[in-house]
Amino acid sequence: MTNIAPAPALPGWTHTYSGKVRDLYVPANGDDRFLLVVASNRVSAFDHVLEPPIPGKGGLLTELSNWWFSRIPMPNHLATGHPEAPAMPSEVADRAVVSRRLEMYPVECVVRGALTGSGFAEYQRTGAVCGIPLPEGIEDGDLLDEPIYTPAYKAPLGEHDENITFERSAELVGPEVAAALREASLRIFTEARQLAAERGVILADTKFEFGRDPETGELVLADEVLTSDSSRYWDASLYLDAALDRSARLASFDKQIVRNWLAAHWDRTGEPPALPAEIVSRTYDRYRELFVRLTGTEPSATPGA
Ligand SMILES: C[C@H](c1ccccc1)n1cc(-c2ncnc(N)c2C#N)cn1
Repeated sequence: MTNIAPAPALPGWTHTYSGKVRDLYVPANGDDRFLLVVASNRVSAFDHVLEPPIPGKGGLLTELSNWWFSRIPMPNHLATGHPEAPAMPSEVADRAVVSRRLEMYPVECVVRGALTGSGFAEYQRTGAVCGIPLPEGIEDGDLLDEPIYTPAYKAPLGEHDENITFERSAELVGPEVAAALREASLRIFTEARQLAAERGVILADTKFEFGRDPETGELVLADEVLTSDSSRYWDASLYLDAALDRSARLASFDKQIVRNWLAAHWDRTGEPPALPAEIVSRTYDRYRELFVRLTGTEPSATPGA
């Protein structure tokens, strides 16, 4: 994988881990009740972190996740307003959240309202996804009659997650928590999909992460929610236009521009080529278009920020 630029040093915080596109910090004073999750402007595709970063991406996705958190009626990990939460470093204030540190469940709570990606691949192999049998004849990108909960085991950091059955998730976290994760994931997805549909956007699938609050024991929604990094969003009018080919119909509001350009300019060997400036700006525009369609407002952070 491309060498990731080192996460910035932030006063009062100690960098502890970097994912492909986000960086995790803990309080420098050893307080283990909080975390700082910083969204970089990095973009990844085909398991590579690409160059250059997309200016404004981290801030826009952080704002979109926070917009969704404020509309989801369940406890979340944001420490906004917590009297003892460490200060937000000004250097990353527009693209980071101070969160309550949770005991994270090792389950990626994936909900699919359409079948594509790894779910469609598993369906093609077995006729089912995560042990859920599906009707014959489903094609890539088809909407399902009902959303399905298709959990994955959160592999050790940096490895691929593995689709599991609900029963396996119950072995991992216990039957009560497994049922609560499924119920919460399906409920949030159903409500979010409806809101998106009213704005002409299809929420095809998404991934939630939950944890347990060590002080209260309550189930808490964590990580990022319903961003175009954790979800697939399609334009409903394009999707329903039968005259278009599949890739145009499933034009997602995220990295499809990047994926299409890489598919045409990289043979998948060695490091991927740097993205041209036009691809960078068009990719930001797609992230911004989704943000405006869903929220009805312009993102606060601007690419030049
Ligand atoms: C996947 C994500 C991650 C973030 C940034 C960089 C790489 C991965 N992550 C989130 C936690 C986490 N752990 C405890 N409490 C929390 N409230 C959270 C959250 N959110 C651990 N990892």
